[in-house]
Amino acid sequence: MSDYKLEAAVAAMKYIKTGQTVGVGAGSTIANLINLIAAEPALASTLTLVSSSFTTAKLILEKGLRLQSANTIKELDLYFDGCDQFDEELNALKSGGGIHTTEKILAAMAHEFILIGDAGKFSAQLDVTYPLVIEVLPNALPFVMKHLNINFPDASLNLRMSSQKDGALISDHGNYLVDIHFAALLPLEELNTKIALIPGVVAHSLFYRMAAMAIIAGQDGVKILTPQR
Ligand SMILES: O=C(CO)[C@H](O)[C@H](O)COP(=O)(O)O
Repeated sequence: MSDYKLEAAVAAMKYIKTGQTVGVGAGSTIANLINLIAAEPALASTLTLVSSSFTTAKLILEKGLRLQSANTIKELDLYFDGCDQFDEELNALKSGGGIHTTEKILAAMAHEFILIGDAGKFSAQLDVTYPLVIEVLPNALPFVMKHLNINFPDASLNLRMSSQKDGALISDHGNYLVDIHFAALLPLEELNTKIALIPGVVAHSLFYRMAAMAIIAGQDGVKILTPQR
């Protein structure tokens, strides 16, 4: 059986050049990419890796690769990340991991933000299969919830709860995460700004017009997609 996530990671390797500072996100496609980098010591020894993910950072260190903290740099040559779903404009929903705030910072820091994954992530238009996630400052939670309800009366809001302890899940930045399930998505530009403008919102998980390229692998082979706008 084909391993599309591995095929996408193999194709992504071609974009990494000697001496670059490369950001990497989360997920199994990214784990494949780290393994491939580690398998090329001549290249790997020249790279500096930065990750938005605790799990990926751990793998980078286990592989003996150079890891630098995001808080010591202001730009990346490349940032690779997976997503839950992306569309033909390469707008992406990145909801699963709850780490979209740092993912977004690294994506914005990069000269090129490249989505990688299997072709199943593509949908001509984003739909409501996945929730949109909002990182919220704890002391603004009731206010943000109120404004989300006013702006999106048909949506359902859920504070993400911890499965390992009593109470709310706390993000890497000490904040809450609110999942919004929409009955239908609003135009993405409107969604992007409406949520971001509520005071107390740190970041939401819609990556609107940020990606420069997507590398996806599926039954038809590996495809390199650029934004269709
Ligand atoms: O968006 C993400 C986390 O928020 C991940 O990048 C996404 O879930 C990756 O998945 P995969 O395991 O298919 O590479």
